[in-house]
Amino acid sequence: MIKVAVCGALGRMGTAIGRLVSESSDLDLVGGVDVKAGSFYGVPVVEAARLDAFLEETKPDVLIDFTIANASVGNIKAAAAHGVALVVGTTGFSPEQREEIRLAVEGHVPAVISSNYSVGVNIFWTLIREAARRLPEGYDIEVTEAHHRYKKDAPSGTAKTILEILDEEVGPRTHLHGRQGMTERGDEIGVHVIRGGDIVGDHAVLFAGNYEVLELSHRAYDRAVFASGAVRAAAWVIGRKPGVYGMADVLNLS
Ligand SMILES: NC(=O)C1=CN([C@@H]2O[C@H](COP(=O)(O)OP(=O)(O)OC[C@H]3O[C@@H](n4cnc5c(N)ncnc54)[C@H](O)[C@@H]3O)[C@@H](O)[C@H]2O)C=CC1
Ligand SMILES: O=C(O)C1=N[C@H](C(=O)O)C[C@H](O)C1
Repeated sequence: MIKVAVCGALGRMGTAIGRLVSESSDLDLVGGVDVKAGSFYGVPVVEAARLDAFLEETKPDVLIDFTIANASVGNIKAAAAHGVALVVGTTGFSPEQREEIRLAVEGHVPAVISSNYSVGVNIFWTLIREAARRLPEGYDIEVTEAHHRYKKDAPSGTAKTILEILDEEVGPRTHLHGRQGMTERGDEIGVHVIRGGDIVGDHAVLFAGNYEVLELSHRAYDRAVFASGAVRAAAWVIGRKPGVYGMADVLNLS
């Protein structure tokens, strides 16, 4: 049995992941960590300040982290120091935090880190790369994302990954976040963020040329798509060489 612990256990994603792990016959949910102590799916949730002692006591094989960027960096460092493999879904990291994470992980533990664990989005990213690579010059590009009212980071991690892919294929170009007033289009990529209600996660990329528009989009209807991908990654990451992996590695897409 693979021993799994969840950081952010009482959050939207932590709850969805905890349920899947507790229902799995191959995985053993050993506990959770959150800002306040509690319980989920019959196991204790300890408060964040007790993370080190929790890892020492429960000795998980893998820690799944869906928290918030400022907390996640410390959680990743703690797991790496205890030799615990990682699955990280938290988004909103600064470039400096990403580097801190890389240094904490490389040479120490295997870690799957992805801004989106859904199978559909991982295929969507490959389609965006393909379209950006094949379309001739002259197509204007706009990226749109929409999420629920409680999402803290913007643009979404998935949208940032889309921008990285576009920069690799057609750029780098300026990323222009919204437009207002007298604007003249240049070769920037427009980025548009919508927040409202309980939208689970929508992303779209528009390639607009003369007399035609190519639009690629993905819509998540339930957090189960992210949770099942994260749980799949948790089973996959055990026994891998130390280093940073993506969901494309888990899905064998690269
Ligand atoms: N990669 C992916 O596929 C997905 C990523 N996400 C990302 O996951 C993160 C969490 O999203 P939600 O679950 O919707 O947020 P949420 O706000 O519902 O849950 C986050 C939880 O983390 C807890 N937390 C904060 N600091 C902590 C610490 N130091 N230690 C342990 N727990 C701590 C909070 O109390 C909260 O319960 C966000 O960054 C979001 O963008 C969300 C969905 C899918
Ligand atoms: O916060 C969310 O909800 C989501 N966050 C991820 C992101 O920032 O891309 C993935 C998904 O879109 C849901």
